[in-house]
Amino acid sequence: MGRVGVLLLNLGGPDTLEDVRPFLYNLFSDPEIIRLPSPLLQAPLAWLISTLRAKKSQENYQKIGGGSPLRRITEAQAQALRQQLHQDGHDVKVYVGMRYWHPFTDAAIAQIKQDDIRQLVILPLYPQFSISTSGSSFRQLERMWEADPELQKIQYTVVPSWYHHPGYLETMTQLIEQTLDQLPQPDQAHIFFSAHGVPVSYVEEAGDPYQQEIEDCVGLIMKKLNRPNAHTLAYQSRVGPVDWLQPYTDEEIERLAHQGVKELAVVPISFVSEHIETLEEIDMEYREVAEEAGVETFARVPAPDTDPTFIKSLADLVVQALRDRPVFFSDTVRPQPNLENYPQSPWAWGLTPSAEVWNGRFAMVGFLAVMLEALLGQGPLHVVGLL
Ligand SMILES: C=CC1=C(C)c2cc3[nH]c(cc4nc(cc5[nH]c(cc1n2)c(C)c5CCC(=O)O)C(CCC(=O)O)=C4C)c(C)c3C=C
Ligand SMILES: [Fe+2]
Ligand SMILES: [Fe+2]
Repeated sequence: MGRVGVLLLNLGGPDTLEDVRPFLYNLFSDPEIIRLPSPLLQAPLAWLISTLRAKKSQENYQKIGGGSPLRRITEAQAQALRQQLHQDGHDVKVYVGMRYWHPFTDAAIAQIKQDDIRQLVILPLYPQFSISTSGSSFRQLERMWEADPELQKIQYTVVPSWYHHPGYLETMTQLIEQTLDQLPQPDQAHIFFSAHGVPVSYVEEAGDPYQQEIEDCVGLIMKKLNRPNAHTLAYQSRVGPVDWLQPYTDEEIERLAHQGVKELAVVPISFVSEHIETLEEIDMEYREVAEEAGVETFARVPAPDTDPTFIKSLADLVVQALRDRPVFFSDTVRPQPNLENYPQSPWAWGLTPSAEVWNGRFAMVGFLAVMLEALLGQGPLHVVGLL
């Protein structure tokens, strides 16, 4: 067996406020996040949305200390995983590849080549699979593999999702128990699972297993927890004018509060590190929603970060993947080609008259949006919810 490596995949987040706009540009340039009728529109629209969304997004990053903690936490997870694997007798190098910000996936792949890695486990730090997260990174890696004969010499395997791993379920259960046990009435608290949302079209048209995996994951955690508490699952962080998975976290919190729920323990379920959507969205925005609606105790279960039980479960996943039959990019779920995750109208592909018309319309919409935003500080993208 040659040199062995692990590539941890994650989304990435802006390290500073100056990074916010280019980070958003990278995110909205990804057709797995917003797919437009023509690839030609991707870059101009990504530029437009990132430019107009940057201010609001920067304000949110400012509230959590001026940047995302994602890089620091993911690098700490990688270091802890390396130590755990070494302790268990496995000489393995661990790399971090982010999708939209530093350290980028292509930099990690360049290092993997330089280190002459022969066997590689590709492990996304998303417990549940979505075509918008793990799937997007797998597609990016697949393109790199197709283009590079040197990479094709590496024996790789991917772990598409691992929410059912006993060590992960144990980690989540312990973290929930610790939070509940600090509350005035541990058995009365409502356990509120908040998952990152995706547009409904991902699940219903593109075949994304994300919703199913989230629901299974919540069921497995509640079974293992074996406590009498009531629980709810809702989806947070929707972006843009299309329908996202429901119920929405803010509306569900209000509904429960109006039913008389006084204690909430919120569990972020689709991500394993603290980030803007736990530290700002849940801890600040949803806390305010809850308190205004009459919730008296609002507790938040921490993300696993470098919890030792969690790191052991990652190490176990790596060892298991090295033993099992390899899983290739082509074995993972990919979006149906007709995925629509942006409002669409009748369309014909190619340099057709309809393409001309739509390019012209988008250019005009973009121009008007910028002018309105510049003049009024409020553009049409606010109205449709993209900003
Ligand atoms: C499992 C987790 C995630 C899914 C699914 C997901 C889908 C998804 N996200 C957007 C748009 C945005 N996401 C943003 C930040 C962000 N998203 C995730 C995770 C998932 N996204 C994380 C961990 C982060 C933040 C990282 C950090 O900086 O701490 C942002 C930028 C922040 C903001 O301006 O609100 C956007 C925009 C879409 C459209 C989508 C599915 C299609
Ligand atoms: Fe996101
Ligand atoms: Fe968000």
